Amino acid sequence: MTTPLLPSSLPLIPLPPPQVLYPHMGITIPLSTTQLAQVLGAVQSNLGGKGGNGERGMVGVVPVADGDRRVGRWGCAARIKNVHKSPNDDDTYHLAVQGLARIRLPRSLPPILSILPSIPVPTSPYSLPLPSVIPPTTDILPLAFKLLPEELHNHMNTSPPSLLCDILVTILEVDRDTRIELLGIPDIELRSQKVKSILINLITSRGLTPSSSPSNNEKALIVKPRQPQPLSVIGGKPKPPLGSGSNPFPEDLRPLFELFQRRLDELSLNARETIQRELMRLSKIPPQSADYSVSRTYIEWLLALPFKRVSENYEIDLKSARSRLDGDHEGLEGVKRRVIEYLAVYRLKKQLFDESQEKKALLNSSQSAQSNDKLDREDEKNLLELIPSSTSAKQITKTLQDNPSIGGDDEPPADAYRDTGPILLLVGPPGVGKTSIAKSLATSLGRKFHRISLGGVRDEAEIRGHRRTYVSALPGLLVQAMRKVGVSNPLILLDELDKVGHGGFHGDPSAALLEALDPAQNWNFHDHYLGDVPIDLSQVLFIATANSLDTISWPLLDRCEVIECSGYIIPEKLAIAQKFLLPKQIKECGMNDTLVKMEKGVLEKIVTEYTRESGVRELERQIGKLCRNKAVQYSISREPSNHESANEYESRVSVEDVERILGVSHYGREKPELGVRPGVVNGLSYNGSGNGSLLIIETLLVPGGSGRLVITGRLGEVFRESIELCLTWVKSRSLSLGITDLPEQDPLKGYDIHYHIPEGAIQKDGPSAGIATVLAFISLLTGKAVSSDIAITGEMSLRGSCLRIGGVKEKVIGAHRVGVNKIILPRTNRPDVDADIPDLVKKQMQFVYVDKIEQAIEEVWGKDIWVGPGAGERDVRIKVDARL
Ligand SMILES: Nc1ncnc2c1ncn2[C@@H]1O[C@H](COP(=O)(O)OP(=O)(O)OP(=O)(O)O)[C@@H](O)[C@H]1O
Repeated sequence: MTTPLLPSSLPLIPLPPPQVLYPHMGITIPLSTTQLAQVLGAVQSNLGGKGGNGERGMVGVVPVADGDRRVGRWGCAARIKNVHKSPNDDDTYHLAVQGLARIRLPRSLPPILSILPSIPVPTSPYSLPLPSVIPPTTDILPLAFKLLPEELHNHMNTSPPSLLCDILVTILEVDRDTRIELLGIPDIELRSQKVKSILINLITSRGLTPSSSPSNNEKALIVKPRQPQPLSVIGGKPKPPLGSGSNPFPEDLRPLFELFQRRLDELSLNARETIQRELMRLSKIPPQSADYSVSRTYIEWLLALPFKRVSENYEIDLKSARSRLDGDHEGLEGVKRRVIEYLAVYRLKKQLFDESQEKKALLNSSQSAQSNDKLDREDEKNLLELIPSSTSAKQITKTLQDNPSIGGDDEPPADAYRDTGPILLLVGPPGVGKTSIAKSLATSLGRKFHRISLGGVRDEAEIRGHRRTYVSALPGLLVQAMRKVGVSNPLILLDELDKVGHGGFHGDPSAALLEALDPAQNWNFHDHYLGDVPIDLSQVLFIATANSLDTISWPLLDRCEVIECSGYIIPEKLAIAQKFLLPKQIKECGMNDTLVKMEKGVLEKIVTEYTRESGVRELERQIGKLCRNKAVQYSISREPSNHESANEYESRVSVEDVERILGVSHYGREKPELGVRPGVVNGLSYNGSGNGSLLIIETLLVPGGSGRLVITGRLGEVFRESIELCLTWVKSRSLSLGITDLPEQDPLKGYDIHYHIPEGAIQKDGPSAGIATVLAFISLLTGKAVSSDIAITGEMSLRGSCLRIGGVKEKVIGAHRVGVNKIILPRTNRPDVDADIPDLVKKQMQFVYVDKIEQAIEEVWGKDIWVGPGAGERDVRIKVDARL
């Protein structure tokens, strides 16, 4: 429960007997037209001032003695809820207000005869929220139960102590002077003591006994001895038990109970009731029982969850957010731009929400005053009524339920901004900085950060928890995350969203995730372990990462806005290595930049010859290896036996050292088949993790065969079909390509063809190697090699049309990385190249767009390739061939 910021001055309204207003309670004050005009005028002039948000529609309400109208030193700041004309048609209005906090008035205040516009109010420290150490209500509650009907006991149990004291003196017949006196005791401890003595007096005056066993005629008023005792009773200081036969509260549960008392204000109503019930149950279970630890762990979990606790959000500053992103990451321009857009929209929506909340509060007060005629009886029912001492239990229950501080959990709380925008989903190969961007975003927003790795989550229970009846049951990953961060508004990164399982024997984890990510339902997320206690995830900012979109279920994908983080090109990697990875690794090895100096070319050698990845993780590992080697050398040089040779430590790392330290390079410049051979062609592949690389197609003619096509290299069905299609096409053009001399001649007569793609352990599939396969067959059958500087990608139809393929960006970047300088691809992929390929790559590479396979063939070998009948009139010849 927080108290809004109070303004520095408030209009004061005198409150005639018998009413006294306390924080969190509502009353209506009768006012004449002139008085109402004075109040609203003062409120409005406050709004024109520079005060904080809290001063919107606020007044001070001061109890005055009848007749002399002198005021004490204490009153209650209140928010105007509504204004209604009196139904008696007598020029009177009812101003409905709700108490917010005790206020102390200036010493020199004159007697108040009517409204006092804007009196400076020294509100602090009494406008502060409840102190962190709340005195136990255990002394008061048993006494209160003796005086109150049973229907109210539950509400009393769940009311915070300060509110409880104020409610009790309001609903019990306590005289007004005492109530005014209690208004002037802001200290909860003192107030509790005072209320306790009042209750004892009341009990005695009614002929009841404050602590002894109840007599028969008291039974209607007190808690029945055989019934479970209210928790607050059992949690008090050691004292004789109320009701004969009841057990004292076990000592080992006291810390748990005290924690419950301390956290009371931060728990949801549901959680409060459940913990209370469980604690009572637990107090009756012997600690040796298996049930005991299950129940205790459950309570501990509930008490550890944040519920209403939030971390202070920073005011978002776009400039500093941008400079943080720049400070942590090199490149990633598009991603950074999108993240800033996201922050800007988030900030704007939040500001608009705050403004509309303020306007609503203001409209409630001023509009109703100006349009009295529109007021109807229906509205009047909504007025908050003063709780008179004679009010029935039913009415009091209603008032307590209406009280926002102890309200129900049926509706999403409307007090805080909840973003309903899409979830950001960063997609890209491993190690391109997706996690790291999310971390920077959390810091910019001032939110706590937690990462949930979804890789391998197959069981719905991992997201939604196990029911408590299972042995060693635990809540799901989301609730565990909430416990760890300890606030209800963290930034949670759902890492590897594409690796989460769908459906199956153990339920559907992605369906559970969907509920957690849906703003319409996630304020009330049910975890199986927590049972009936829902947890509010609506303030959590979710960000997800994935390596590919293919395996994400479409409803989940529909909730996300995809931001692509593609792989890095060599210059980008060099810049990242220089600015971030090298300084980081040097520091991690306990060295500094004077002790490790990389010569020119060292980093480039590592990037090009020791890594073959889209991200920079392997690069970071290799740089780390190098730095550790230098650290060992330096450490040895500092050993006492080597003291004299200390100066011999060589801080410089030369290009030659790289091979000595990191071993022989695995990749080199990956450019294959330098002495180009017929039948070998560079295709391009894109694997599921977002990496693009060369796909080397190898073909061989095997003598003594019967025209069979042998395919190896773990190729999928689509790939195989595409190879067969390509061979058919080449066979059908064998005459014009000069492979055969006669139309009816079989180009493969006496031979088999073996088609292979290396790295046979890796599964490959898809039709995008079609054009490259045709070129490989033509190259094999004509004996004309294809330059290894060229890479080819694109699907081909049986008629020879070149069709659009996916993953162009990754493929092109992969080809650039290994030094390919010309790419042949379908014309329909041109927009992908224009939009996605970095300018530097575009400058260094040549892109050739083709519509028909013949254009690709001519691009590689020139028009002279057509040597068959009708050479020089290719179109005619194709027609001839097509007839064959
Ligand atoms: N553009 C960049 N600038 C600076 N450092 C970077 C950049 N990209 C990646 N890194 C660094 O690379 C490392 C790996 O990055 P990160 O863990 O964020 O990758 P990721 O994309 O989340 O990978 P994965 O998909 O495997 O989770 C981190 O140390 C990160 O700081």
